[in-house]
Amino acid sequence: MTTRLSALGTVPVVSAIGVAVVGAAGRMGSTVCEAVEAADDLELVARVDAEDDVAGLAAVGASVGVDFTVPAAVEDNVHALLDAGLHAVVGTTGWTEESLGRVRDHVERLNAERSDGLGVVIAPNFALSAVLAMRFAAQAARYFESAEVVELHHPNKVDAPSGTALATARHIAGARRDAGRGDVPDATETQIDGARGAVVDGVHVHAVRLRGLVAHEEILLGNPGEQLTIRTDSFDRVSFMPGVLLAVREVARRPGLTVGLDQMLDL
Ligand SMILES: NC(=O)C1=CN([C@@H]2O[C@H](COP(=O)(O)OP(=O)(O)OC[C@H]3O[C@@H](n4cnc5c(N)ncnc54)[C@H](O)[C@@H]3O)[C@@H](O)[C@H]2O)C=CC1
Ligand SMILES: O=C(O)C1=N[C@H](C(=O)O)C[C@H](O)C1
Repeated sequence: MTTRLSALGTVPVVSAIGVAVVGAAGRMGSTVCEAVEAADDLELVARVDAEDDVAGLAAVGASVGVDFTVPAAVEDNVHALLDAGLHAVVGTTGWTEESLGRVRDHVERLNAERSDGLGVVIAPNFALSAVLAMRFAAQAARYFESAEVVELHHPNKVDAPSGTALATARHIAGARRDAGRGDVPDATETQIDGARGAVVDGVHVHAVRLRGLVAHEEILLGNPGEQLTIRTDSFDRVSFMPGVLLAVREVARRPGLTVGLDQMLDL
């Protein structure tokens, strides 16, 4: 923080957080650039895309790197952002327990030698409706015999199932395990591979790709004679922006690795 003199005396001037967007030419990256430019307390200092180097980002005033790229590139990008001395906010999908573990180790190793710790926030979904849907699904899962997840996205999405659906299924599976629930009932013998979707920790996950969609998910929970449907719809990528900006503003206050926007909300 710097200070300046004014007619009222010395007042603190909070300098804007310098943000570099990695994947800036993409659907999400370009939306993040617009959101950062519209925020008074943030400054967009770099737009980075494939083939650009992140090593010099601190020198141009970046303290936070935001990554919306591709699953094949994201882990390397995060390690490179950390090596460049930046906090990282990451929405790109494709994470495994192993790749998360490598990032956790890396940031903790760097922080052991720094007075101000670096933070990494990785969230499969920054939209409030999706974060709440995941939370409600985990809360409800223990009470239902059956649970399935259907994710529906635009046909340009490169990965399936979505990172959100994977996280949702894992939360549901964890809640079922904690409640001592066994396998979901399913007597079906499939005639064609894939007919029952992918199975994630025992939970069936189905992926729809349809022109006109953005990002949607339905969680179906069934009992004899009743069904609970939890649905989240992102009709526009602006839905992700409040969550992304919250993480950009908070990441420096959270040294180490944070997984999930729910960790940053008072839910
Ligand atoms: N966490 C969340 O809330 C959300 C996550 N996503 C995820 O974000 C990712 C990006 O999605 P979209 O923007 O729709 O994809 P996109 O394909 O429109 O954009 C990806 C961008 O990354 C660039 N890129 C590729 N490799 C790169 C590299 N090594 N370094 C820098 N840039 C590179 C591409 O040139 C492109 O401009 C996906 O994994 C998607 O699932 C998408 C929406 C919301
Ligand atoms: O690719 C997308 O569009 C989205 N990706 C994320 C995911 O895979 O969960 C988040 C959201 O569903 C949009």
